[in-house]
Amino acid sequence: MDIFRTLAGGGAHFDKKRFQNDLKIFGGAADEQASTSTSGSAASVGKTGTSKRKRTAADLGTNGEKSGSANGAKLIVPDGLDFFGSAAKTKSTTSAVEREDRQSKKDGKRKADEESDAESGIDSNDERDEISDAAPVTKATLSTFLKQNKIKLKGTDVPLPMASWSELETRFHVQPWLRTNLDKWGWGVPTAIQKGAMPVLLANRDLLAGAPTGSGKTLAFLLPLIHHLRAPSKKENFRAVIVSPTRELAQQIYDQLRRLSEGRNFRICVLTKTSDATAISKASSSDASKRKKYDVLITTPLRLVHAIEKEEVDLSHVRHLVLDEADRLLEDGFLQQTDSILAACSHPHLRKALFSATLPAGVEEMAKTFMIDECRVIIGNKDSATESVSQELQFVGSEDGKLHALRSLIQEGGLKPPVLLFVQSIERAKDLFHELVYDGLHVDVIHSERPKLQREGVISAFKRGDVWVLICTELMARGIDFKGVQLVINYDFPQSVQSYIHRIGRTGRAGRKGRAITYFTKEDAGHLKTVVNVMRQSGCEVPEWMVGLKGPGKKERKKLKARAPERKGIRTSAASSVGRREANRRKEMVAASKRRKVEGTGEGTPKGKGGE
Ligand SMILES: Nc1ncnc2c1ncn2[C@@H]1O[C@H](COP(=O)(O)OP(=O)(O)OP(=O)(O)O)[C@@H](O)[C@H]1O
Repeated sequence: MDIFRTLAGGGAHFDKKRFQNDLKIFGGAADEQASTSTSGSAASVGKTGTSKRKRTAADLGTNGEKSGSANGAKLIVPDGLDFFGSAAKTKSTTSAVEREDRQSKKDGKRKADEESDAESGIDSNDERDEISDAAPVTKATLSTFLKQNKIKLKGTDVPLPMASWSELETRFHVQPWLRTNLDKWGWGVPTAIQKGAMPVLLANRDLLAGAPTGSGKTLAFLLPLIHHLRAPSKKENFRAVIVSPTRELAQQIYDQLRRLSEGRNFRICVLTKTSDATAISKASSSDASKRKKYDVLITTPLRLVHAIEKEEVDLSHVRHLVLDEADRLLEDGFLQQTDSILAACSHPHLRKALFSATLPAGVEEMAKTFMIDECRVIIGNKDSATESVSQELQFVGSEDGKLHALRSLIQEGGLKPPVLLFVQSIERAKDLFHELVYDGLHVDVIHSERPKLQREGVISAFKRGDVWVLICTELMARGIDFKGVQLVINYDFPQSVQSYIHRIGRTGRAGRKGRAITYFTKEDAGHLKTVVNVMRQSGCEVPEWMVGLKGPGKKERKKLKARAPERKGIRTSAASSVGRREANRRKEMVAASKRRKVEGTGEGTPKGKGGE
């Protein structure tokens, strides 16, 4: 299988003919997809943290591949990661190594399971070996089902989880067309979070939900929401509100909601900083006869708060409020806005649902202050990275070492597109872009200073495969679903453990495998332990000396989160390799091409500073 087929399997399209020269940059690009996981050790001295999972995946590749992709591309899904049931239909032959691996994992997880039982109030003595994944859950099979699906439940009278989509109709009386749309869009089997969280929301209970990145949380809140709305309404405005921290994520939620509700004319309004003002003015027109009614409002917090303050929106009919990336929305910076939104949603029967891959204890405490008799559904270990990503830490010495490491990776053929490259600031994103654009990569950059149209253009280009390496800031760290991303590079060390988990979660989505490399210098060493802990928890090997490191204190963690460390600038050293004059000539060519593009399409080089 070549790289193009691999990418197409992930939803990105690559024009092989058009990029044939560029392909050479990637050396081993025609390798099997499985080689991504084994090529990990090539990069350089000082790198660590190859996943245990890699061994299992490689074994599976020869001993029992599980094929799950629609286009025939092989999808190797290690046990325990098969959120999407893609391997369920394939009979697998299990290697001795795999069996051994599984047994040791079982032993290691026993303690965690016991803790899970304690939380769920379940007696482990009713344990059974295995139950059919599709049979409806009963009180007798609950314990085994929860263990099999790594679900932890907490709360009073938490509704039993749902084992299969068929229960939507038989148990919850969900309209059949919703099931039709699930099948149509390839959401064939519910994921663990969908099994655990949907019954809670369908029963109209408040919910706090945590599940790994890329495990299907969006659908877990959208389907119950649409079920409760039943049909478009011309009587009430805004019956449901979904808040997301970025407009890219808001747009993505909108796209998924459109698919899920296909064939029904739900009126959905996306309201972001720069979104079409007419949408909201139509909704708030003083002439009631002209007022347009929306069923669902998907919004970023700031834009909604402005609309509330200007009395452009009336949220008194809202029955369902979803905070996606809830921990971010309850952090300083967004907290005040989230508070205002909560206050404006004044309906006495308002139901609240909070979702995230990370839910720090402080956030949970805060959530409890405004939720009523809530249920808590957690998949796997709380605040952990998705296990489908093989994580590596690479010591690069100094800031300059990062560029060397990156270029070595390119030369070794380890930079398999599409790649997301995270840096800590807009300034650094721009600098790195100007550096890499001369390396012949199809590279672009996205951050909050780029106008909406440009941001949309970059995302489409990345999805199409026209952009191979996308340099980004924290803006893209959460929620964004690029299925085909092969590699995430933390060029700059993340400022919090949550940031690390969300950033690397842009790869390894929907049960696919992914790879994440985090560069660190000695300046970052004090914060290494936080990442090491996440790596160990998700089954990655880390050297003993790292395990023994002291973690940063609370004060220091707070300091890092509040302010990115000062870093030496990313120097333009392209001049040394291709010659300064040549570099300038190419720079001008790129600038001219961008100017032409701006004239033609409204896209171009970003200007200004600040933001994510
Ligand atoms: N039941 C399902 N079967 C197959 N694919 C699914 C299913 N549910 C969701 N997906 C797909 O999985 C991908 C990831 O889902 P989603 O974006 O909701 O993840 P998430 O858990 O919200 O991740 P993040 O924490 O990064 O926001 C999406 O492409 C979605 O369409």
